[in-house]
Amino acid sequence: MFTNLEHLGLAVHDLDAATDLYTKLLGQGPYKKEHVASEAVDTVFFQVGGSKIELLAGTSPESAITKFLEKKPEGIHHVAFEVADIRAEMTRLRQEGFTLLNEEPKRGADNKLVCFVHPKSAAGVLVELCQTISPTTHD
Ligand SMILES: CC[C@H](C(=O)O)C(=O)SCCNC(=O)CCNC(=O)[C@H](O)C(C)(C)COP(=O)(O)OP(=O)(O)OC[C@H]1O[C@@H](n2cnc3c(N)ncnc32)[C@H](O)[C@@H]1OP(=O)(O)O
Ligand SMILES: [Co+2]
Repeated sequence: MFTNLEHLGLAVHDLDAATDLYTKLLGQGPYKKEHVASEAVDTVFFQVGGSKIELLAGTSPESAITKFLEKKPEGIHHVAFEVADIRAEMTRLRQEGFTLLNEEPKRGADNKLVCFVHPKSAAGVLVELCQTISPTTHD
């Protein structure tokens, strides 16, 4: 079950400039800046009520964000939903015919296990599933 719209991921060229802009826009600064080596991204998180904004900049030519920005303008890159049990949701989505981009959940940013649904199977939207990692969560 999807329990919350966890974050909107925004692809940006200049993370510092985008962080300044969103600090002015939201009237508050970010609560976290995090490098995710496995995705070759730097991320900056803002809490906005029950949801978050995640700014993302690629840190290598192979980064999904770098590749995205080679073809598309800055803007919404993905939408992330919170799930209680990411493995159960992955099984359910496969049974529903969605194309998942990873076999197993992987460690994402902000203390989450994540996986992605291919935009081609989600009406053109890259969808991320996030499960908060707790002391009892196994990767
Ligand atoms: C995990 C850390 C952090 C977190 O919150 O925890 C993150 O969110 S990291 C976010 C960055 N990582 C990812 O996005 C991983 C999943 N993404 C991928 O595997 C690729 O980006 C993929 C498969 C979505 C696209 O790969 P690639 O760019 O190499 O393929 P194409 O350019 O050929 O695209 C294929 C097709 O999809 C369309 N496309 C690509 N990206 C997006 C997007 N973000 N939203 C919507 N559509 C997208 C692209 O336009 C192509 O469509 P076509 O009609 O053929 O042009
Ligand atoms: Co994300």
